[in-house]
Amino acid sequence: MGGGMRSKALLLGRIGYANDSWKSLSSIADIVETRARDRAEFLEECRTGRFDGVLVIYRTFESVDITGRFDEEVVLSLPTSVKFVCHNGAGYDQVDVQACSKRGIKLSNTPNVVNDSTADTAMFLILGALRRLNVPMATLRNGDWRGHRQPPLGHDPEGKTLGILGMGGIGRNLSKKAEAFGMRIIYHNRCRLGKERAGTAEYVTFEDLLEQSDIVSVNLPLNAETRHIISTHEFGQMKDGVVIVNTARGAVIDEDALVKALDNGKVASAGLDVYENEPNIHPGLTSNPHVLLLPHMGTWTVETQAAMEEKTISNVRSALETGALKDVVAEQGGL
Ligand SMILES: O=CC(=O)O
Repeated sequence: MGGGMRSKALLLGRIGYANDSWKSLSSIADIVETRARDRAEFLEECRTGRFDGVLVIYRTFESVDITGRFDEEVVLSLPTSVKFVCHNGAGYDQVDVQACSKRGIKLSNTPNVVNDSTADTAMFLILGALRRLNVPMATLRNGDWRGHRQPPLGHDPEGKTLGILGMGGIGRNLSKKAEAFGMRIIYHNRCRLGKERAGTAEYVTFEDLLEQSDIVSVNLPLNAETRHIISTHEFGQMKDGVVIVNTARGAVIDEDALVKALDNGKVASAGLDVYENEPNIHPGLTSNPHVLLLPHMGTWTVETQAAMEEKTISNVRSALETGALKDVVAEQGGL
């Protein structure tokens, strides 16, 4: 932009599916890629001026393995030309939004396109944890068919109360799916939704959700307000034998407290896709046969990965062409 200079876009991470869309950006901007293998090298690369003139950054969830958290130190190391960061992911807890805002950098994420695959994963974990399928799946693979004792009997979703904590796009998608399984849906959200968006799901207070749910599904973003929102005190308010499902971010739940609640039987079973210290998992979870565990697979489908990349690229394109993002995060005034 300006003075006939071409804009630059920096790619942090890899494009796996939307390669044509990414390449088409080269008609409106020069693409720069990082050569850094770790955070120190990335910060050094910033200092050398290699990224000077970069207007917009495309970053992947996995790029955290190179740069570390996109925190204040990283943000302050960027050249002042950077005005936009387009994060490929719905959850953007890896990025310090406040640090971005202070520097006048706008951040986008990928809402909505993740809803189906993430809600499907939650449904899979709800059914699997209710039916306690992890136990017979393990005995069968150990060459022991149903084990030396009968596997534990599971429960039907029909008639059970599902408490959805966080009624954004994923929560609402899950609500519709769970309804088809005959579940009663209650939800808690910062703001109560209108009838049109809530459907048959009933709004309840946080305390009522904890007290009434047979299954609690966590569908909240991770931020300072939601970190450890479920801990020892909250487990204490839940029904005996409650099932916990988390497809959001591990640290929304206090993982130590969850392990204790599983060990003392308060929580009958859990279905987890996310953990507090990924890729490390609390040994109290991996050793517990009543816990169904996935390694952060919520959006891991061809369709969703492609859609997330396309959405991120469309934000990069919008930044380059119009000087504004389409999917600005909530903290910066997005929806
Ligand atoms: O975890 C996946 C995402 O935030 O999109």
